Amino acid sequence: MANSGAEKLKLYSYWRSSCAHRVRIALTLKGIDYEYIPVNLLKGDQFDPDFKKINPMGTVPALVDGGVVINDSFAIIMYLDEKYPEPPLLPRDLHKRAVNYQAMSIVLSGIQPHQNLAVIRYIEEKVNAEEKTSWVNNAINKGFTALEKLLVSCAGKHATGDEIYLADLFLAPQIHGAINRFQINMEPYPTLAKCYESYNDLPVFQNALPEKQPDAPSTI
Ligand SMILES: N[C@@H](CCC(=O)N[C@@H](CS)C(=O)NCC(=O)O)C(=O)O
Repeated sequence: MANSGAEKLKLYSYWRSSCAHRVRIALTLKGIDYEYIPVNLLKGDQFDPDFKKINPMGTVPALVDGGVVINDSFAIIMYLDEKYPEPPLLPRDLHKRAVNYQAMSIVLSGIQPHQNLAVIRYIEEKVNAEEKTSWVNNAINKGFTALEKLLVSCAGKHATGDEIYLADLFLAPQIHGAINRFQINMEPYPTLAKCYESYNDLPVFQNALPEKQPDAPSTI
């Protein structure tokens, strides 16, 4: 373990959260032992005053490393990458590095905020369930179209070659949720679908899957 002997890191997570899923992959990839603390988003644990002292935004993931508290999956992942540099999450090649940032950003700000629980609940309550589905599908398909174009010429087994980098930590959870939660057809996105197949072969991705988490329901 990369952090053997030190106090265990604490990860506030929810089994189905794609944002927490990204961090779980990073922790596993870097061989970091951590304590999993479930925050049940459906029951509203994210609004609990004690949790909001940790993350005033009322979202997961949150990471506690001794006296250091970090919120937001991107900030957490970069913190982990700097504290535990092996294996690196950014390639040396500047172009590839920029592609990783771009793919990360499409998922972080172009897709996930549109499918977030608070947003889809709001649309369902104020409009209807049909509008919710079309809103989410539109955001995912728009983002996947851009990602497919971005990655088609540089993907290998994974998003920017055969190594696992930042983009993969964002893509794997996003594609998993798109398929299993939102029933998105991946046929128009062959590069993304191929990367997803490769992720599914690797224990580091398998162990971070929502259904493998301690707070996942026994039947999904
Ligand atoms: N940019 C933040 C977004 C965090 C976020 O939206 N998390 C979702 C789960 S993926 C959440 O906790 N939602 C709670 C809610 O909508 O009430 C990150 O990447 O960590």
